[in-house]
Amino acid sequence: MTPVSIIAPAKLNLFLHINHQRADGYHELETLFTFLDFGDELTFTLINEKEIILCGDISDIPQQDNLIYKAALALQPYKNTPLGINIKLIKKLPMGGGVGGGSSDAATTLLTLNYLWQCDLSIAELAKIGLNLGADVPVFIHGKTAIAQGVGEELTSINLPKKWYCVVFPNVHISTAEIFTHPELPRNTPKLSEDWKLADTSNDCEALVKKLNCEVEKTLLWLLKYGPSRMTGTGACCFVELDSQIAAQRVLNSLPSCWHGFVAPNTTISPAHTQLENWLK
Ligand SMILES: C[C@](O)(CO)[C@H](O)COP(=O)(O)OP(=O)(O)OC[C@H]1O[C@@H](n2ccc(N)nc2=O)[C@H](O)[C@@H]1O
Ligand SMILES: Nc1ncnc2c1ncn2[C@@H]1O[C@H](COP(=O)(O)OP(=O)(O)OP(=O)(O)O)[C@@H](O)[C@H]1O
Repeated sequence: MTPVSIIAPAKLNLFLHINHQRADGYHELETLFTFLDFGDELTFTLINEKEIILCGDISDIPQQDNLIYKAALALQPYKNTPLGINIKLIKKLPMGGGVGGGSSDAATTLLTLNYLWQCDLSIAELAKIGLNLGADVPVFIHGKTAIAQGVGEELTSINLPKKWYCVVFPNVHISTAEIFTHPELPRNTPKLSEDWKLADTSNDCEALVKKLNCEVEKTLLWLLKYGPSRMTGTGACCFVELDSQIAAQRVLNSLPSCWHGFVAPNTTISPAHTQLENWLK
């Protein structure tokens, strides 16, 4: 079969409120997810052998821990073909960056293999399988800009204007688990009111992450010169929101050489869904 290449886009949490810690340790959140037209690239090729083979930029993570492998393994019981799969990863998203690269890789794998292996599962069934791989996987499966509640699985779609983002990775990896288990994390932000406004929101992890990592604090201070800026997820990436590609590119061009970044617009529908639909036509 001809290989098919599908993007695993980045996400941004435009805000992230923590309402409550559950008895099992997980946190009830309210967060606004949007997708960016930039991400990892996964190329899928059906193979005659039954195996799941990963190749490309995979050396940082043992195969059995890679979320792409875990996603393919989770879908195996639903296969309606004897064929296996070869998946090549081109990694563009920083790991532990708060842009959801691992979760997005897992979601793109579930969505694509659902077709290639003729599993015929619904989006809701794929999202349920995805939630076992990570709290952020369901939003990538649904593929629509959305407010997420619960641990990230209760999704309400929302329309946002198109903006351009310059996303900066301050070269520090932040462990999501470390932030969520930290005693100083605020955990009691009230639920959003009916008439909430983006200007009244925040990222509840930001103050703690800045305190623990001066590079994140420096990055945000630098970005704030150009426009409204925030950290995404539990960090370390921070972003500035701008009205045009030119303005966002100007920020990237002046980025200090110790940091990395990229420029992309947000999309209402995940580019993974758009690419899959175009391929299926
Ligand atoms: C913070 C966000 O990035 C917002 O998009 C996500 O909710 C995190 O999603 P994720 O990286 O897929 O997280 P997971 O791999 O499911 O969880 C990593 C760790 O974060 C903590 N965790 C995660 C999500 C959540 N709602 N409450 C938590 O307490 C748990 O300690 C968990 O062991
Ligand atoms: N294919 C993969 N790509 C990236 N990380 C992976 C992958 N498979 C497993 N992981 C593990 O998942 C961890 C989190 O990766 P990810 O890039 O999703 O973090 P993140 O951007 O901080 O996500 P989030 O915002 O959802 O917390 C990594 O540190 C890595 O150990």
